[in-house]
Amino acid sequence: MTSREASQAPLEFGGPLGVAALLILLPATMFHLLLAARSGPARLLALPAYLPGLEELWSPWALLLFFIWLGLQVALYLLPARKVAEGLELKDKSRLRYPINGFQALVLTALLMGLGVSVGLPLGALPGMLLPLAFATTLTSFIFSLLLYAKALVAPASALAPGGNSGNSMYDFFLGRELNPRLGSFDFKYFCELRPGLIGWVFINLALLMQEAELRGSPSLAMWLVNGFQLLYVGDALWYEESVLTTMDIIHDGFGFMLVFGDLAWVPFTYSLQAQFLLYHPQPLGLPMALLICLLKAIGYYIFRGANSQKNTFRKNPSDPSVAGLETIPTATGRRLLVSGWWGMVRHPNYLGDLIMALAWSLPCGLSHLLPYFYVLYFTALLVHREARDEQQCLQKYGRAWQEYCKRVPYRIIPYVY
Ligand SMILES: NC(=O)C1=CN([C@@H]2O[C@H](COP(=O)(O)OP(=O)(O)OC[C@H]3O[C@@H](n4cnc5c(N)ncnc54)[C@H](OP(=O)(O)O)[C@@H]3O)[C@@H](O)[C@H]2O)C=CC1
Ligand SMILES: CC(C)=CCC[C@@H](C)[C@H]1CC=C2C3=C(CC[C@@]21C)[C@@]1(C)CC[C@H](O)C(C)(C)[C@@H]1CC3
Repeated sequence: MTSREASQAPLEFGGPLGVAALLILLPATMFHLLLAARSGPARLLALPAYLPGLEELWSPWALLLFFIWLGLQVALYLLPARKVAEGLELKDKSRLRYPINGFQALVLTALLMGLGVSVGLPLGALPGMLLPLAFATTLTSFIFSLLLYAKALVAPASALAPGGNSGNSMYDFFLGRELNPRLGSFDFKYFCELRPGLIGWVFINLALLMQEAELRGSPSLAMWLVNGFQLLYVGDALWYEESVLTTMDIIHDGFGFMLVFGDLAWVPFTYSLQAQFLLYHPQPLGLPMALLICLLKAIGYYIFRGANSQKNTFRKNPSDPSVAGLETIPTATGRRLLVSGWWGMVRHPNYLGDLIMALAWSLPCGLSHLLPYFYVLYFTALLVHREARDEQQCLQKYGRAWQEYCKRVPYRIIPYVY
């Protein structure tokens, strides 16, 4: 295939029609959730009581704030890193290098915010700006994805992603044509996946907590739990930043609207839904229930971290003492597949842990509304779909060895259920 020929990869997400629908549905869902969280009935499955006018959505100050935030995160990304990691081997046999300083960026952002708040930065005013901020971010995501699409037109064939080069412009715009678009050594996809949106999510949550304290005298136990759980998730992602280099997003998916919008807009504005809901709909939560929810979160995290670390250690160094004793299946590629330990329990133990944690994030919001459970529902759908995409890719990569693995480990995500 030359760089200008369309790839033969099967179309995903329902092809051009499916992605056309998603281009509208994803931003529409995000705005629906933002509006529903602040509305009295807070209904997930009802049309919004009103549609906001352009004057409520568009604010040059929100755009400016978003760019200041992006600028800060770019500056922190460019600071000297404690380590520079190499990614997996690319089609042209080269490996890209990535700075590992995400956790440092989180800590420095927290210090700067703390300093800002101590000199009067009104962080508690952020919840009132979520709508125009989400609008500015969505607009930027569309423009940025167009620029990435244009950049990919002059990229060499070896730089293109397997999936986003169908020849249909809308489909390729959505999936992303180039695998690792870079400006010099600045990697757009790696930066966006872990920095502005993920760190932004934590500070939106914190702003909601501060606003609740202002309104009600102190933050509620439910708000503390949601903030603590999600901070742990983001802190973990940045502490183990290197392991993102082996995720499907980095090694397989191009950088197009799906990931640009997902990273910059969807993550901060929809993943903070529980905290948004709690600000407008305070929920009573007793200590025994809070402890049970913490236990659920701890179980989820134990599985998620255990499974991800086991696979990452095994991929980096199969003779590491912590994984050397595990049973494996050899494959024709020379790589082996784990069939005992976490990866012998189900084929995607990390998804199981992630889903349990998702439930623990929503339970502090009580059972009176479906809205705060949106994340659990969306995430189940995303992981089931992702699991099917990954299995397809593994079958292609490993052939009979993967079939053997599926026979030995028959359940995908939940033991004896699915
Ligand atoms: N919060 C969120 O919104 C989201 C979170 N996530 C989380 O991100 C994390 C990464 O997910 P994702 O990138 O989808 O996939 P995984 O980290 O599960 O990686 C899948 C890859 O692991 C390797 N693998 C699979 N089975 C085995 C085995 N038995 N032994 C050794 N290697 C194996 C294969 O790659 P190879 O053999 O080439 O190494 C496979 O392609 C997960 O924890 C997931 O829950 C994901 C999406 C969204
Ligand atoms: C609906 C929509 C716009 C879909 C795009 C999906 C993205 C939101 C997600 C795809 C994979 C992701 C990952 C994380 C966040 C969500 C997205 C970008 C992640 C960074 C969250 C933290 C985890 O620890 C992680 C590093 C494993 C994870 C990687 C995948």
